Amino acid sequence: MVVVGAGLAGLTAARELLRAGLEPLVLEARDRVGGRTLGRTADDGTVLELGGQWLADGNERMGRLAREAGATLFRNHDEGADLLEMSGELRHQRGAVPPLKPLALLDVALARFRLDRLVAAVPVRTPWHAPDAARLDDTSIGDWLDRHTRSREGRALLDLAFTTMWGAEPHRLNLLQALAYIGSTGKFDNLTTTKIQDRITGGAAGVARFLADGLGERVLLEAPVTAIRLTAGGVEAESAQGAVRARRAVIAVPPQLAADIRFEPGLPHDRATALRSVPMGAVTKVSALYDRPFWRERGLSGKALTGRGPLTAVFDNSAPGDGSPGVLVGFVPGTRARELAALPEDDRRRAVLDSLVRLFGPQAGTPGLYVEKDWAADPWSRGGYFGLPALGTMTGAVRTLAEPHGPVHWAGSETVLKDYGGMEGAVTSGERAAAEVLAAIGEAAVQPA
Ligand SMILES: Cc1cc2nc3c(=O)[nH]c(=O)nc-3n(C[C@H](O)[C@H](O)[C@H](O)COP(=O)(O)OP(=O)(O)OC[C@H]3O[C@@H](n4cnc5c(N)ncnc54)[C@H](O)[C@@H]3O)c2cc1C
Repeated sequence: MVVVGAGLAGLTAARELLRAGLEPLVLEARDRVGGRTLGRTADDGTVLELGGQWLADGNERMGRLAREAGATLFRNHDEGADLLEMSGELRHQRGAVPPLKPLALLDVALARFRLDRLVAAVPVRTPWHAPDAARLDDTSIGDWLDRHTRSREGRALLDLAFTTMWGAEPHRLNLLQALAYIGSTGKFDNLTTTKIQDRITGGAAGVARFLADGLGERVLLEAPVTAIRLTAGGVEAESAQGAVRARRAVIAVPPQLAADIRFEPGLPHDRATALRSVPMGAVTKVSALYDRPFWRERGLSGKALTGRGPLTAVFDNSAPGDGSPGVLVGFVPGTRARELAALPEDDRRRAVLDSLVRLFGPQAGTPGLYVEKDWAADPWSRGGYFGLPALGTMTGAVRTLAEPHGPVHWAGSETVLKDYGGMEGAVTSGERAAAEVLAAIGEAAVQPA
């Protein structure tokens, strides 16, 4: 069996195949495993998370894997006041109610209520069965907000929230996808609470390394797959390290990257269209390391949302316990990420640290270590956090993303709807693809010769 991609999805699929007594070989383009999970270890041993990090309430598969890997889960730090920088003011938020002007507050509350009502009518795993699915699919979140918000400030806050959580501006976001995504966590408010609940000691990439260790030499690095040929005996995968023949293949790379793999014969029209219909969002994730979480001393949680940019959201990402050393993690999503990327390195750093200083004071301007990761510039992800189905594609081609194509199976966090685009979804997809392979092989075995 050949598995393309050593992210959580591919590694999980390979592990399941190995457990079932098969011999998987994972071909990975990069010189490391983990894909969109990535940590950078500072000199003092602190792991700075640069990719996927939070587990949501109910992400049991990832929780189990993390524990198997010897890690533990800990709650995200959120004691103290949150900050909201809006309309040129820095406001403090204690509790769940955002510090907005009354009209804006009402606007946001109504929009959330209406969204949750729509969410309740969308089946998470089969959103195309929702009443009015085609219309929702053709509508962007931006269009919906245009119709359902009245106040400038309320709209600005919702724009910020969507852009930060999806990695693209609302006019690019498919409403049907967004409703299923919100439904996966229960309701809109959970996106900023139970969706970002737990972290993994040592960093999420440790889980990928643990899975890869269990596979040993069955993971081949620096082996980008350029072609998949369907042969009489199954498949042939061509990579920079030569051709590999196998009975079946699991492609566990984001759709946008899978679209660049040459299929011989070519993929059916729908499938090829599906792969091209899910371009990645854009995000730059930054981490700043300080000797201690000084913002906590001022009663701040470290959580902030800012409309001024380039950062839109910041969180306390310190280690558990007293939080020393202190870490602030920030996100620059969508167009802001592209604009930031156009600047020279020093200017990028200054722009981000200026945001942190505005929010948390001068101490934030001199971190001991500052790191940034522009996911859109990474050729083996081409963006983040996940793929964003284009308008009108969820009820059409994108529906078929997880369907096998002969001996080729598909995994990756974009091939599931429950926990779409997240680490849990990646693991679920790997398990599903492995189960499909096993079922197909079992069927083949009982067929008459
Ligand atoms: C900044 C950021 C923050 C995030 N935060 C969270 C979070 O807090 N919680 C959460 O649950 N999720 C989060 N995510 C999303 C989560 O990280 C991903 O959904 C998940 O890791 C995807 O796993 P995957 O295996 O499906 O894909 P990937 O991790 O993308 O793995 C695909 C692998 O395939 C390889 N590859 C690509 N093309 C080829 C090729 N042609 N040949 C061979 N190999 C190839 C890639 O190098 C990669 O290793 C975040 C993502 C980003 C970028």
